[in-house]
Amino acid sequence: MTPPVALTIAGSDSSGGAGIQADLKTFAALGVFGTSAVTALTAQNTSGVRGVHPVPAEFVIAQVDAVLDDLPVTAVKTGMLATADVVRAVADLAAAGRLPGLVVDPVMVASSGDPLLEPQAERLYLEALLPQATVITPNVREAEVLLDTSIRTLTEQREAARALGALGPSTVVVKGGHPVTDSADAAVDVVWNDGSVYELRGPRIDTGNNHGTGCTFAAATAAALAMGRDVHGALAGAKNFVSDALAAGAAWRLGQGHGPLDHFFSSPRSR
Ligand SMILES: Nc1ncnc2c1ncn2[C@@H]1O[C@H](COP(=O)(O)OP(=O)(O)O)[C@@H](O)[C@H]1O
Ligand SMILES: Cc1ncc(COP(=O)(O)O)c(N)n1
Repeated sequence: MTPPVALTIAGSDSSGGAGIQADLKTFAALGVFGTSAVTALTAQNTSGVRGVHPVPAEFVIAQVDAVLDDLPVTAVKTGMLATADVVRAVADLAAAGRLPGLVVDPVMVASSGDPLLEPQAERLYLEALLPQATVITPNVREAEVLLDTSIRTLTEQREAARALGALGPSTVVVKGGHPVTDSADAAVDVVWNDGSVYELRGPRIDTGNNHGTGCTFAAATAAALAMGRDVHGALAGAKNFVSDALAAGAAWRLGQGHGPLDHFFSSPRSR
């Protein structure tokens, strides 16, 4: 049967755990045909980012156009956009109505702490891209930067989701992979949608293999939207998918630093 098609606009992670590579694995694991527009090459492994080589905005657009002119894309996910020029280019594509089911993961830093976005691009996210998204998925740290505030409690995480919702996206998820003090035993993501706020809760999995959790969550959300699920079902499914992939990869040893998740936890190898 012909599968639904999703597009990821994101950076390449040479170590395979995050970025484009995590997105395409997630799409494949969920039965969605994945296409990609690469925004930057990173020389990266589980311990850190050694270099970033951004792709000119015109060539990011050329990749997106080539895919959209040919394939029936029903959802789009953005990850590392690297430069202000690329954020602007993607916002222009969204404004032209070319990016259906748009999930924006405003990637700013790697789990190693290395920067993945030009600081001058933060304002453009706020003004141009986030307002046009179907779903935005900042983690707590990214929400702090976007709102110029600090988030130390679940109440503040909920307030941040509301404040980001006021900017214009249809749905906001403030992800709690970095524990706020009152949710240390659970991984709590706060969802704002159409004026109401609720939580997606899962057990906090005790693992250092968390490289690519955010990419995987946003890609799983886009995969579900591509399949025609509504946003609440898509987010619940994405939360389960990332929890299962984290749990399955908790025991393996790949790399010296923060290892990847096991996206294919339900494949014969993992069982
Ligand atoms: N140790 C963990 N146990 C369970 N879920 C986690 C863990 N770390 C992250 N998650 C989940 O992974 C998803 C991505 O969150 P997060 O790690 O905050 O994103 P990012 O990679 O952008 O920092 C969220 O659904 C979050 O709750
Ligand atoms: C190319 C690229 N894109 C994104 C991330 C963030 O990864 P995470 O999902 O762990 O926040 C990364 N480390 N590298």
